[in-house]
Amino acid sequence: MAAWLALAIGLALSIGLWQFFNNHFANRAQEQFANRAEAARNVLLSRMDAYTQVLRGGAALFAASTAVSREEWHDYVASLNLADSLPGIQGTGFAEMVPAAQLQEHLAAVRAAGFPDYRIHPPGERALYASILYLEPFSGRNLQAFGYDMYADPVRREAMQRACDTGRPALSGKTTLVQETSTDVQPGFLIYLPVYRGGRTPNGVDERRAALRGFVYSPFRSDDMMRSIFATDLADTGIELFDGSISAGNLLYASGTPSGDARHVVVHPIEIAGRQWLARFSSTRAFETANFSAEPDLILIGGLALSLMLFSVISINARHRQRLYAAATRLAQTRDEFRTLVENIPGVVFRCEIEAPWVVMHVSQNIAALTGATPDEFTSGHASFGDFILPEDRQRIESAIEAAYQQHTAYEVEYRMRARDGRIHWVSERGRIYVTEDGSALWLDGVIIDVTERKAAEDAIRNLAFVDTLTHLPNRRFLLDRLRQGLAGSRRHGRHGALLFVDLDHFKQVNDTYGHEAGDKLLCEVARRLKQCVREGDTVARLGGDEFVVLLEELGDNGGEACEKGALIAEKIRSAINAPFELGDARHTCTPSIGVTGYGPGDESAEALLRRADAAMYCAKASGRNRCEAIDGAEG
Ligand SMILES: Nc1nc2c(ncn2[C@@H]2O[C@H](COP(=O)(O)OP(=O)(O)OP(=O)(O)O)[C@@H](O)[C@H]2O)c(=O)[nH]1
Repeated sequence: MAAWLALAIGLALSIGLWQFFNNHFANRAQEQFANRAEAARNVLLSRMDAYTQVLRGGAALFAASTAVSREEWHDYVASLNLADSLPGIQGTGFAEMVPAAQLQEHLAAVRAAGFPDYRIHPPGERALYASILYLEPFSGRNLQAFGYDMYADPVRREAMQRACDTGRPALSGKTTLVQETSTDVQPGFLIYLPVYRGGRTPNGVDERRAALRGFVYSPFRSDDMMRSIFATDLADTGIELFDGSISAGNLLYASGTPSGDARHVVVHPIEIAGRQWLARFSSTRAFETANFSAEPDLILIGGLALSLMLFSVISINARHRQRLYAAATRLAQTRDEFRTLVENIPGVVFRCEIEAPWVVMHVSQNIAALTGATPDEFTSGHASFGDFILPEDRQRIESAIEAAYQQHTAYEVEYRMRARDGRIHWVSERGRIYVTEDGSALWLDGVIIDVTERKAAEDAIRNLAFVDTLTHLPNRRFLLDRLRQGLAGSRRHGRHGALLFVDLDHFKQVNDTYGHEAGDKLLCEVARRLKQCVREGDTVARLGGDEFVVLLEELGDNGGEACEKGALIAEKIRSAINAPFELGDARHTCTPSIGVTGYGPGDESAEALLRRADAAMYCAKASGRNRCEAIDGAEG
């Protein structure tokens, strides 16, 4: 669109400039041509004026003397050297007015003056003759004019009468001079200046006609005269002169065959001696070529070329932008798809620095659920993974990453994160270090998965194996494990402890009387009271049914002391259990039988120790129940 607009503007500008400069140069050429035509017109006018001045001189000659002889006229004209100073003039002559009554006298006088064959022509009787008497140079074709009665020709007579009446030079219409031969016939014209008797110009028309003596005049062959004026100056300009209006019949002179398609044409009216010519100047090919300027065409071609170049550049640029836009769109789609994929993964996808505190470069949305911090907080540097990892787990993570770096493998590590709300999440992180070709480790890419539930499940399973599900006390397996540890510890530091075997008396009756649930409740309460009776580090376990075992560690330096202290704690337990139990609406009083045995570095087997305590408990049962019986352990 922009390219087409630029092309349209470029073309419009180019054509506009082309037209502007075309007009400019055309106007300039037209102006030059008009100046040239004006100059030519002035040359013609001044030349005609010069011819007229010659006639005025002739008229003055006649005014100065009563009779001007042929020789005097010859001398006058010869002295002007017209052939050189004013070329183009056919001759300079004098025509005398001869009334019919004086014709014979006139003929006789001229014939007597050396021209016996003199006669006035054309023949015929007329009232008034204007016979050419003198004509210089009196030679050549001019001789044909000698005796010619110019009054016989209406064209000439009109000019002569006008000259007579006005007393001023008068130009004749187009005519054919009597000097013409059969070849090179040219249009001609004449200029007359009246000569009055008395030497001066009378005031009125009648007086002028009455005083008219004759005319000094000059005949002109148009072509000869105009060529002498314009041949050199207007070589590249066509000129046509018309006597009056423009028409073929009025054509006085044409410098060449006029071309109808001249670019410049100027028409000037020219007023000469009381008659109007029209001069039509036409530019020739030579003038038009000389004044032709290629600049507008060059501007047009240059403008068109520039416009097309601009069009091409903008088009290419637009296509390039379209491709870029399409690529950017595809990239955005791919990025969105990738982001959706990452965000859809049930875990946290991340990229972070390889060293603590693991500043984050990218992290998916799910990190908020683990930490309470948004991805932006991480990527802006306001939070890092290190802020949330429990300090005691950090070393483990660093070791895993270091090992993976050394072995060029992925790493996997589980650790805990504390969220901002205080909740602890167990997470499993799998990652890989991005290493450049030159071995530089740049960042970590990995996934963090919340495994808190799995961890809890694992703990539950582990507890199932070691914990009594009713009372949540350690079970037999756990107890035996602790017993072994206790025996090992005893062997290490030589301290003695005691083991209490507690069995409730007639517990079956509780179930039978109050129901099994009440029995469970009583068992839980017994567990609670047992724990209250011992130290934090002692172990209270339930072996099953109504049988409980209490492991008391580090009671003394010998078996007797330990057994004694164990018996004291057993009594404390018996009293605690003797306290009534609230079983729903009922109150029940329960008694235990407790066997006590000491142990020390000499005891090898946990099972044997347990059997000994059991045996002590049976002694208590056998002795009447609700009592404690002790069996000393092995001394060692
Ligand atoms: N409510 C409840 N009863 C249990 C549970 N485990 C075992 N028992 C019952 O506890 C009773 C234990 O009875 P015994 O120790 O054999 O006999 P006793 O009634 O206590 O009599 P003496 O031990 O001889 O005083 C049995 O009736 C069992 O069914 C339990 O988890 N909950």
